[in-house]
Amino acid sequence: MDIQEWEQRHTDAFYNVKEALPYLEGMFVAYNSNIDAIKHLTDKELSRLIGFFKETEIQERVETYPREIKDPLDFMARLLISMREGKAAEIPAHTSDIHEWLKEHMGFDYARMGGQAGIISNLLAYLELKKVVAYIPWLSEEQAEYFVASDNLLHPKVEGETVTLKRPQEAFKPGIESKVNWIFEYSKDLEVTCNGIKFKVPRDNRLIISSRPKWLRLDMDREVYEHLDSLLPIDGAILSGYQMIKEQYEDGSTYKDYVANSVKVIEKLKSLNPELRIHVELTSIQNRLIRKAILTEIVAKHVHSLGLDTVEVANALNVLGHEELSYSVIKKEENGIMSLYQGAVQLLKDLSLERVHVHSLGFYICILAKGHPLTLKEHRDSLLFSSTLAAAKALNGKIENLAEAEAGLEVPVSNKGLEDLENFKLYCIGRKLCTPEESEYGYLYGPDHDAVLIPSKVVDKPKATVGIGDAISAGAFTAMLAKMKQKRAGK
Ligand SMILES: Nc1ncnc2c1ncn2[C@@H]1O[C@H](COP(=O)(O)OP(=O)(O)O)[C@@H](O)[C@H]1O
Ligand SMILES: O=P(O)(O)OC[C@H]1O[C@](O)(CO)[C@@H](O)[C@@H]1O
Ligand SMILES: [Mg+2]
Repeated sequence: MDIQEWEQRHTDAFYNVKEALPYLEGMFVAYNSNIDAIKHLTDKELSRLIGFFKETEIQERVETYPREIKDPLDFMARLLISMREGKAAEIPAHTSDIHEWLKEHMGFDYARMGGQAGIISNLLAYLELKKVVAYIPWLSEEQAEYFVASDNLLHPKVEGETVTLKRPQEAFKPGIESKVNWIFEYSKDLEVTCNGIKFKVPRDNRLIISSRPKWLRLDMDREVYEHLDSLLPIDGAILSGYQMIKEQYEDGSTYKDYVANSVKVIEKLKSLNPELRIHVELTSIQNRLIRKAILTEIVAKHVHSLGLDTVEVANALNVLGHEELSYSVIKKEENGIMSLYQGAVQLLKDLSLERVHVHSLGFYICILAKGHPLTLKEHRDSLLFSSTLAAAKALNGKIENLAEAEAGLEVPVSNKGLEDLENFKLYCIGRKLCTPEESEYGYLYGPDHDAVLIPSKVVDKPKATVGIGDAISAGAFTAMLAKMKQKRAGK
């Protein structure tokens, strides 16, 4: 596959998706947004952080592999674990203690919109869609300021028994606290020394401390649920934030209640528009019971499309009982394109989905159930469009209009990504998933699924990495829906 061909395909795809976007009437995006307090760690700051602790105690805590942040040592341990492998991680904190400690001992560089739903709502509004309806159950006055102030970005406002759509800045819930996450971004080659152990960070990545205060509930206000028709017309829904669900709550309710409510919302959305397509965007979910419940009770059988990164594919396979496959994905990770492909096919089948879109650094894999109304070329255009969005976001740290999105076309397609696909080609031809020429297009035809694989654009020195996966998944899903609407309009 020649890289110039893929550059041209990116360009053609950008313009024909841009033409299709106005066919969309509306997109619904829920649940999680927060304020991201971003700290880019330098070696000086890291050693200052380590200096607050006994290094032997840090090492001991590393070995316990804390799955939530109960005290500063848990935070320090998970930061070192994340840096050592250069692997992104998101760890919940159920009290504000760590927030206070970090404010006092570290501070942050700048604050930005965070949370899949928050990031995605803003992105879609900037892409000049007709209407984006965001729904954040915990929309505080401060949080509302992080949403784009534009006529095409709305939020349900409950007034007595009625619900109207207003700008988020006029729809917040007075008096509630903001959810603030801390993001520690670190750079490749940063040297780390602790308790006599020395290592170099292998890759740019980040650790997210996800604040999960006691009052937080992943649930829809009763009035909004009862007036869900006030969101119409919408063509698609992008849902995320289920990782907020806890096993037990102080009032005796359990995760089962919130899973059941989440399914009710999805089923009601589908009853309002039978053509509606629903996408769930995953993130790292430390609690395995919750991870499994989200996949088997909410995603499976209720949702059409799933977006996730390579680590999340491995973690999903693990709780679904495919330990072997999960390990082969995580072990080779970015290079294990064959395992990633097989893993994504397994998720499509286990969760009865129409579509599984995996994003990895340098290539994307999209598995499709047979009979989808779009051709593989149309799906490929949607993926290529999202690759340009990702490039723009990584290059400039933001996308605030379609022209800024178009800037992503200047970023080169990843040679490494193309190489990975080349290596995978032999497997595909050998398994008769495609002919040599079909492999040039990136199309695969399985016995019970099809697939599209593309090399994606990668920025050498990204300005920001948080939220690029959200942009990839939301961009591709939205582009796909737009093309479906355009096709239905006979254009
Ligand atoms: N420098 C970069 N250039 C282009 N794409 C990138 C770059 N860094 C990361 N990405 C893309 O962003 C994705 C990260 O997605 P994910 O891990 O889901 O993060 P998040 O959920 O924070 O958006 C990677 O899989 C890759 O496709
Ligand atoms: O799980 P939470 O607390 O909603 O946090 C999600 C985190 O993931 C991101 O949305 C990136 O995908 C961050 O902006 C945010 O801090
Ligand atoms: Mg992600």
